[in-house]
Amino acid sequence: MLRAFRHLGNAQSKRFLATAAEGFTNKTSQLDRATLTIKDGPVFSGYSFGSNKNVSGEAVFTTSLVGYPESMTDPSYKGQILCFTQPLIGNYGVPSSTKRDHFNLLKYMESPSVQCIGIVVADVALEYSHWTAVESLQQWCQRSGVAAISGVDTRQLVSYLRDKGSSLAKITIGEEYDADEDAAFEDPGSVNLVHKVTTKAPFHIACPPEHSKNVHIAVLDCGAKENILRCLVERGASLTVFPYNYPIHKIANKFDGIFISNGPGDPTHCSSTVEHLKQTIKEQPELPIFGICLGHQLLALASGAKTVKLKYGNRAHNIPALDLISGKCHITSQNHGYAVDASTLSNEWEPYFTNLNDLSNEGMKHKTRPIFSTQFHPEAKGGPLDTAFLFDKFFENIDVYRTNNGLNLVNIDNSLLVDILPKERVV
Ligand SMILES: NC(=O)CC[C@H](N)C(=O)O
Repeated sequence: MLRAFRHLGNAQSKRFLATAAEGFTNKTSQLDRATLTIKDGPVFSGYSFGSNKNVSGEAVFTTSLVGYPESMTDPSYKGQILCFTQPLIGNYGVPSSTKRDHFNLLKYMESPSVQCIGIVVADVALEYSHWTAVESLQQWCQRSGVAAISGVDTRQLVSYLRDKGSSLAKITIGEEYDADEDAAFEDPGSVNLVHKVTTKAPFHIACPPEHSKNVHIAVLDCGAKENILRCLVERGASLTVFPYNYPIHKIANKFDGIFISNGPGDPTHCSSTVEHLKQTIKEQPELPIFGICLGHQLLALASGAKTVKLKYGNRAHNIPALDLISGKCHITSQNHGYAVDASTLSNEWEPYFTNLNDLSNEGMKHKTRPIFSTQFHPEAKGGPLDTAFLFDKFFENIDVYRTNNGLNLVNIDNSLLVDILPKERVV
């Protein structure tokens, strides 16, 4: 028996071992051994199919059936060990990480590199088949420095995480790992992860003339997914993407709208963004603002509300969210561990959507101004597009703003921004 399991006393823990050992009849048995250790919790034996490196982070799970390339490159997963409950992962391989579309945005990935530090699967497909695939999940993890363990009873793991909550964990590679030897578990929640994934300098994404509605949106990049940028550009906007802590209130009046992106970690780490948003809301009463996920949480903090950490979060592509305005239920894509406490919203704001699984808040809107935000991901990637209409709503708000103000923001003088417009994303 591996030393990693010597301290497991109860019958349930022994079952993890049995499942891991019995399930392997294919090529995975040729892989190195690996161990997933949950802090103060169970230890799972499996096989390494990723980078030969030990990692530590927060173990979370997603119940999405597809979309592992998109999830793994979503910057909101920075520092996390992501467990897939879909039992077979890797069967359609991995598409190009560099191919770009006609907007010059990454065609298949949500950022240029893998963002989670490790993945956990029940069964990895080492063989793959898909017309977009250029490599296997194994090859991708290995060249990206991502730890990956297969052969874990993910039902047991997720039962544990649902019961005890998201937990710190380690993936260690090698035959004889003693889980007690190295007691340190890194807690990604204790650092400002947004600082690691935001662009280091502003950059511009020009909307191609055939799409352009001459709308110019400022994006606060807390770790923006590529498809969020695409959803804005394909509707006719050029974007200037700013670091998350850029004093956006100082130039907000030069834009048709402000967008606040998704991003990793605890929203309370981004206090400078919250302050800047507070100022923007105070100084630009008519300016349209839209936030997604972390963007929603930051907007809520700026409005005076509070956020809370959920026990194990919501990570899935089929979560029902009730639209409190229309009464419709939308199926939504989600990836978050924190949520806005709707009971702390001030009088000027109202909840917009409610999660019908756990009744947590899924969005808010200002009662009289063109400002709203959602906890779920209307841009999907992966997931359903039921709520993509919210991007249209943002553009409708922008139309009204431009009409009411009689402003020709169309021909914004870019020379004003010239000192803040390097050409490329700098991360
Ligand atoms: N996808 C996101 O933007 C996640 C937001 C935040 N980091 C959370 O976990 O709640």
